[in-house]
Amino acid sequence: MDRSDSKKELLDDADDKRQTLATTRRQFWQISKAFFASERRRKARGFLISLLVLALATGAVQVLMSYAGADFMTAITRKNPTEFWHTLWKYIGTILLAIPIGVYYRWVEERLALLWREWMAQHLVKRYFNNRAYFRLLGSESVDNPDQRISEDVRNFTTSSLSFMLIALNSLVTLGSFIGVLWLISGKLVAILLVYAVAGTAISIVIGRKLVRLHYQQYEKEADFRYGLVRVRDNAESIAFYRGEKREHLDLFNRLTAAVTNMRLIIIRNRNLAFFTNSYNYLALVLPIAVVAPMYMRGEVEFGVVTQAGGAFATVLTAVSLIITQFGGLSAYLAGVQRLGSLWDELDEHDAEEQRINYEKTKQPEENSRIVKLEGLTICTPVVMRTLVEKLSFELREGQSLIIMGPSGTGKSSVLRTIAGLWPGACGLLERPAADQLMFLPQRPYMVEGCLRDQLHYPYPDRGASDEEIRDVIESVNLASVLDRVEGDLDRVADWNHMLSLGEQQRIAFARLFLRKPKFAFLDEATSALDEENQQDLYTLIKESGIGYISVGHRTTLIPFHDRMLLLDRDGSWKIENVTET
Ligand SMILES: Nc1ncnc2c1ncn2[C@@H]1O[C@H](COP(=O)(O)OP(=O)(O)OP(=O)(O)O)[C@@H](O)[C@H]1O
Repeated sequence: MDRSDSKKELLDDADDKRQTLATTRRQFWQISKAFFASERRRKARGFLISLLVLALATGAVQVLMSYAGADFMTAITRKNPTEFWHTLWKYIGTILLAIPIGVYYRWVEERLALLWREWMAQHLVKRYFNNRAYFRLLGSESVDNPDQRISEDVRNFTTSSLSFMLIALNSLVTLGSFIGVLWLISGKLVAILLVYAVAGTAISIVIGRKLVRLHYQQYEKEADFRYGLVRVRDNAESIAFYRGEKREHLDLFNRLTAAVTNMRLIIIRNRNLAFFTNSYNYLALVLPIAVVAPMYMRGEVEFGVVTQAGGAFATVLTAVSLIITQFGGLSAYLAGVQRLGSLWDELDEHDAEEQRINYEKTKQPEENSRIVKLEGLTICTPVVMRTLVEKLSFELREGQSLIIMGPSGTGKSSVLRTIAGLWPGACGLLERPAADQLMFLPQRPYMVEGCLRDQLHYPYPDRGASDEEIRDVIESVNLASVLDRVEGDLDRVADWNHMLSLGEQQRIAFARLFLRKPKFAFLDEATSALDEENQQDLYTLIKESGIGYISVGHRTTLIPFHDRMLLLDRDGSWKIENVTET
């Protein structure tokens, strides 16, 4: 049942395949062109030209070696010692020439592959952060596991692209040179070779064509398995509290099984393909001898020519049968191109969408705006576009405060997400100060790796706050005990994520806020893990600080710390009340 299901899944109609191939081709050129036209293009092109020259040199040396080898074999059959030694030295000479060419060929190839990988990974990481694509790619249907695409797929793509390009280049060079050698021996041999290669390639494509799709699925399933393991590590405590080991174990087991099942299908395809490629390669050993040996027996050619023909035939055959010999690797490679291509396309789409939204839908804030202003702003959920809040309007000046309340799921956090620019699906007018004048405090603060000083300055590097200032802020948010734990050392590195309780982490977030002193703060249940006393202290501090703020919360004890209250309802309607009136 399972097997027939997955087989059914793999069935593609011809149109679909043609379209996929055209898309893969476009994606390949798009990705490759970007590197050779980038700021690293001089170095990249230099390496590429060196490779071309070295490939030509390799072809020339191989032809020289084939003639030197033929003379050498003939000298042996003639039992002539003088000729034997003479041809042996010539043969060794060609080998000595081949060694440095081979070494530098490999060296340049590896350097170029590394340069390409470095550029491409840097480029994708940059685009991953651009317009917060990393956030919007969460839950994307077409791009699973972007992390694996940026790390492994990029590495595989760059090394394989070069290796396939060089194999193709070598093939062309050897084809050019050795077809000449074969032609001089026998025209019939060249004709047999071409028919043999074309037929072989066609048959191998028929047998192995499903491999591309299977390799694509393999990448996805391997990444899913690894992500499952990472998720367990990231949520270890919650899973342990829930005693969710069995469920997690089953989930990981299923992910692994999916990868293994798919790999089994690949192995079956490989086996079928190998039946053909092995027969093909063995037959190729016999064919040229069968044609040239009778010529030798008739005395038309020397013995060395028989071995030379065998070698030349094999070389040219490898060149023209590229698709057959490289099918497994090629199909995995194409799958990798598709994975990178779809990430690239999705990032392009995000950038384009961001621009469209910036220019068409929501008027973006002027950088010097001193207020937060929403005018007729309708907020919808992404993708499905369900309206959450309709035509919301309010204005918040410096030092003013607002609390957003309402039943769960009515869109309280979404209002903050929209102000932060995380949710692009809003129509209407939005005005706010520049991003570095705003600060968002989520319910679960993000703890960075590093020391306490790094925590407090995140995401900006040290802005010159003195140690005394930092200690005062720590004291004011009631975190002196945390400072004691690192013996007062602001620069001691610790695992803050696991070392601090959620309430302590929320106080760290407030400390960040008081150190940075933005114009406006947005607090999304930012004190949910704190006791009433700590909450009251923090809200008293923020009220006195002159920072304007919008809070989202359910606790009614929060209300008195705000000037106004925005009430959201399930039908998208809303109302604003002055807190003193309630
Ligand atoms: N990325 C998303 N894609 C689609 N819908 C989403 C997404 N994130 C949230 N939603 C939906 O949008 C609605 C509003 O979510 P939001 O988090 O703003 O609610 P809330 O009022 O803050 O709820 P709570 O009080 O429970 O925190 C919810 O129904 C939620 O399921």
